[in-house]
Formats: sequence, C-alpha cells, structure tokens
Amino acid sequence: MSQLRLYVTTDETGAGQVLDGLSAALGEEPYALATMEIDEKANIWEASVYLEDASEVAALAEIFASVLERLFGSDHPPVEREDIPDIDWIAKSLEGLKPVRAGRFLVHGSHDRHHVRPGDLAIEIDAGQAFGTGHHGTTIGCLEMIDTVLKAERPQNALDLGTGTGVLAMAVRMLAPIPVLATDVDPVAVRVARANARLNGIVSGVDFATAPGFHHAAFARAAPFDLIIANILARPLMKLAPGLSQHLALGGSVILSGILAEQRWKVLSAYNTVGLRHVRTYWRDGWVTLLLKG
Ligand SMILES: C[S@@+](CC[C@H](N)C(=O)[O-])C[C@H]1O[C@@H](n2cnc3c(N)ncnc32)[C@H](O)[C@@H]1O
Repeated sequence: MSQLRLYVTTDETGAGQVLDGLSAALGEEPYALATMEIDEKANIWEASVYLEDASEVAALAEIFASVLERLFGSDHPPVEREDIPDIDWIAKSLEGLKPVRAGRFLVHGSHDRHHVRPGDLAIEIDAGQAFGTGHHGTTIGCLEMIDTVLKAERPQNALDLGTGTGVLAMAVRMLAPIPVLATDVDPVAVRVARANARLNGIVSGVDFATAPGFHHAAFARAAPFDLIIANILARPLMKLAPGLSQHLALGGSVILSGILAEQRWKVLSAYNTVGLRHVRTYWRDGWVTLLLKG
C-alpha cells in the first residue's frame, strides 16, 4: 500500500513542539505514525505524520495546520505533502544478494541472470523459505568441494542430506548425470528444492524426500552412495556418523559442512571412529567444509 506524508520543516525545538502538539491533537494511536525526520548536517528538522488512507489527508492537514497556528501564529510554516511510492521490499532485499561464484558454479537470483557468462554452471535461486542461496560459507565450501571431487571421480550416485533449497543436489546433477537423492527434515525445504530444480531445468534425476536423518525407505532403495554431502551443523553431523557410514559405498567420498573451525576435531573424531579418513579441508568465513573417504 502506498503512503502519504504530511510534514512541516522547522528547527529542532519547533519540530519537537509540533510532534507534542500533534500527539495531543491526534490521541495516542495515530501518534505512533508521527515521527521526526532529521538532517543534522543541513540543520533540517521535519515533523511528519504518515498515513495510508488518502481519504484522511484533508482532515489530517486541517489538524496539522491548527497545531501549527496555535504554536507559531497565522504566519506558520506550511504543511507539505509527499506521496511515497510503493516499494517491493522483497525484491529490494533480493537486489542486495549478489551472485556468488564457487568452483565452476555461479549461484544467482532471478534478478541477476545478466551476470551469467558462457561456461558458467548457473544455478538460479531466489531467497525464500529454505536455506541455501549460495551466500553462506558452508554452501560455498560444499560447492567448491563438489567441483573438486567431480573433477577427480566418477561417482555412480549421490546423496544430499539436508538439501535446503536443493542447491547442492542441483550442483551435482549439473556436473554428473547420476541419480541424486535429496532429503530434508523440513517439508517446506523439500517443496522449495523441488520447485528450484524445475526452475533450473532439472526435471529428472533428483529424487526429493522429507526425512529426518536416514529414516525413509528412499535410502534403502538408493544406497549405498558413492558421494554423500551433508551441510548440517556439527552436533547433528556427529550423531549421524554411524548412519552415514552405513549408507556409504566402499571408497566413497563424503563432504561435510556446517562446522565451525573450532568444532572440526570433534567431528573428524566421530567420523574416524566409523572408519572414514580426512582428505581435505576448505575454510570460509570461520566455517570449514571437510572431505572424507570411506
Ligand atoms: C545449513 S542448511 C543446508 C542447505 C543446503 N544444503 C546448503 O548447503 O546451502 C541445513 C539443512 O539441513 C536440514 N536438516 C537439519 N537437520 C537434518 C536432519 N537430521 N536430517 C535431514 N535434514 C536436516 C535443515 O532443515 C536445513 O534445510
């Protein structure tokens, strides 16, 4: 809904007096809409009232003028009007999300399609109800690690545990035409991931399932996995270590993220216990992404 602003420009004392006067005249509730706009450098003080219903503007302007007359006499500064256009705040916040490069991938919002260059593996994701726009250090770490692993290996299938927006499952699928199982404990994330895959032209090859950990029939059907990626937090990752190793093919690769640098030894120890060895670490913004081998 667009807004209107009625305001008067005075000095600091005057603006304070006008706000007090408006407060008394309008009562408690509308006063919530009365504010002070200050440009201290230019010494401009504006007492304003915002309203959303244009039909109230004449009545409000009259009240405003009577407050000014009482304070400053008939020669008071004029009440001015500003029409404030509608702003799509969601679109505005998306504009702030710049495209992210990680490995050969470019993760971008729909507003940034023009940044895609020939040769980019472009993944389009708009910020929404699931984690994974590509901006977090853990997602970037996983994308870098996926790129590294798929340059060196040819896995026959993959699991993306905690898929969020589906960004990692899509990344795998863009580099390797293999079946991918993408799961999340959150049904909303699964719905978002499925929609994102379709938006990116991935209409087959990725199975989505809502599941906490490994509790879903889809795992039994698809396991063992040659590549498992899990960007969850350190504590759940440690709990998932036995289940994860049971679903990993012999010699398979595991990418783990969501781990703060200081937590990495505990996570590595939990995975050493189930027979995985550490191969590589990627650091980003205080987060680490680990590559392990079964
Ligand atoms: C940090 S986000 C990662 C999203 C995306 N994979 C990425 O890398 O940007 C973690 C996701 O894991 C999901 N999750 C957390 N615990 C889980 C569990 N035990 N089993 C499956 N998914 C889980 C959360 O709902 C969330 O969507």
